Amino acid sequence: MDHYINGEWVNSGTGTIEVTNPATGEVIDTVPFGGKKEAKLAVSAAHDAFSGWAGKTAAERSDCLMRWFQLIQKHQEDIGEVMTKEQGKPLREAIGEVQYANSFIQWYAEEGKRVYGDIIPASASNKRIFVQKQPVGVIAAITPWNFPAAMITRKVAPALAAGCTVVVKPAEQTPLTALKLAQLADKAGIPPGVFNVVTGNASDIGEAWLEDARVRKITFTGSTEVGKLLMRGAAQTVKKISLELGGHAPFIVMEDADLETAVDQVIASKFRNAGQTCVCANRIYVASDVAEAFTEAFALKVRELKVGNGLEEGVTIGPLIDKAAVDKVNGQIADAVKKGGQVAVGGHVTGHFFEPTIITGATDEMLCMKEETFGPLAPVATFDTEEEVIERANNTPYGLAAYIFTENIGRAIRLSEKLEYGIVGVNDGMPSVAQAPFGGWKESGLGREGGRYGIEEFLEVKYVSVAFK
Ligand SMILES: NC(=O)C1=CN([C@@H]2O[C@H](COP(=O)(O)OP(=O)(O)OC[C@H]3O[C@@H](n4cnc5c(N)ncnc54)[C@H](OP(=O)(O)O)[C@@H]3O)[C@@H](O)[C@H]2O)C=CC1
Ligand SMILES: O=C(O)CCCC(=O)O
Repeated sequence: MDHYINGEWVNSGTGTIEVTNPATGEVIDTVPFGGKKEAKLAVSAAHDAFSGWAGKTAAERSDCLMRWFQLIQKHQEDIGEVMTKEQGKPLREAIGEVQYANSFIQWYAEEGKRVYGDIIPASASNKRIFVQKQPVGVIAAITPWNFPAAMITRKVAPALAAGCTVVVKPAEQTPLTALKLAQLADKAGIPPGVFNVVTGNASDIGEAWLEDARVRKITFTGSTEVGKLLMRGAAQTVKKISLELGGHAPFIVMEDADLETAVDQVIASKFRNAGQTCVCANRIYVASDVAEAFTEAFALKVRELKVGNGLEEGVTIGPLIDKAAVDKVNGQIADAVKKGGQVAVGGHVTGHFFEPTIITGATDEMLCMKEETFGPLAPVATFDTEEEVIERANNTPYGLAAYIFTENIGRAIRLSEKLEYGIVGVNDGMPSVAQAPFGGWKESGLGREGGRYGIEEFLEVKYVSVAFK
């Protein structure tokens, strides 16, 4: 497949990237290895298309988004299959992601109609102050491989609804899902230049966009390291920036928790996408009194998970994305064992297929309790008091998602207010939805995606002070 720029499929012959299936190692397709030239071409297209798109009514933009939504809904199974082949997640989960991704398009098709301003009482009787919101301009979106569709639509849908135009660079491992979305955007009648996709050399494309003053905002999901680099680069032309970076979610089970719910939810949170999710439970803290009962029930359910090629029926955990991901999980297990942890379940790997693994006797000195794992490893530690667990949960540079399981409402409110995280799930391991403001505190990021907060990221505020006679 080729770049999608200005409503056309473009390939300037600069080499190719092979897209491989992480389950089989087979090359499934190629995409162009674009660089600065293609990146700039896409910005020119988005810049030229901006005034026409921003000048449409919100209802007209909504109609385009709704046509895109309907086409994605119709093709959800084909897109899901492409996603499973390039990313590895089980087909049912991949189709679920397409639906989740599409929910952002549907939600923002509506929300774009509610970009309201204000009238502020003036300081003189012959003056009026009107506040209005206008689209930021050309947006550059750089997205990761773990959610090849949702991380695009969560950025592109609010941007387009607000009247911005967008250039996207998907991850090199998962460009096909992005290009499939572009095909459908084209079919939906989203005008040329409004939505563009460029594949290729990440640092060259990133640099081209960072130094281009026509790009008014960078929105990124990925590693904290690259997020910091983009933040520094955005300073050159003082661009706006939104960052969704790493997480290290604590999953806290109090002694009064409903253990069955806690076990079901930790499975859903920890092993979704084989643990390659920034909101995944990364470290599990269980009250000492219920640790044995929790761990036994958890281990029983983990043994039922089926690892394999995501296209096979009944598979619940696909392969990890690449060898580096496998090595990272292996390294964390070795470190945990060296520091006294026990492998209660799993621990083996074949190729990219990593067995879901539980480590008991985890301590805060272990790497898995300090660093994002991005794999199916669940370390279980114990604690004795509320104060202790909150202190341990907050003792990290990350602040994306945290989870608390308790049947005591007062405790739930108290603890959720003390957690230094942008998202807290109370008895809920899967809190992400289109209408909620997803985002992190501390080094987990800047800005919010989703809900009415998410569209504000793509709007400039202007006030007009009118004096009259
Ligand atoms: N918050 C999250 O959801 C995610 C977190 N991560 C974390 O990051 C770790 C590493 O994953 P990885 O895929 O390497 O994440 P990266 O941050 O490297 O990749 C995310 C996106 O950024 C692009 N990118 C990489 N380098 C640059 C650059 N210099 N300028 C502009 N864009 C760039 C990538 O392009 P390309 O693919 O072409 O290199 C990709 O599109 C994971 O193990 C996990 O811990 C990873 C993905 C998502
Ligand atoms: O950044 C990620 O890992 C994707 C978040 C998935 C979600 O929206 O829950």
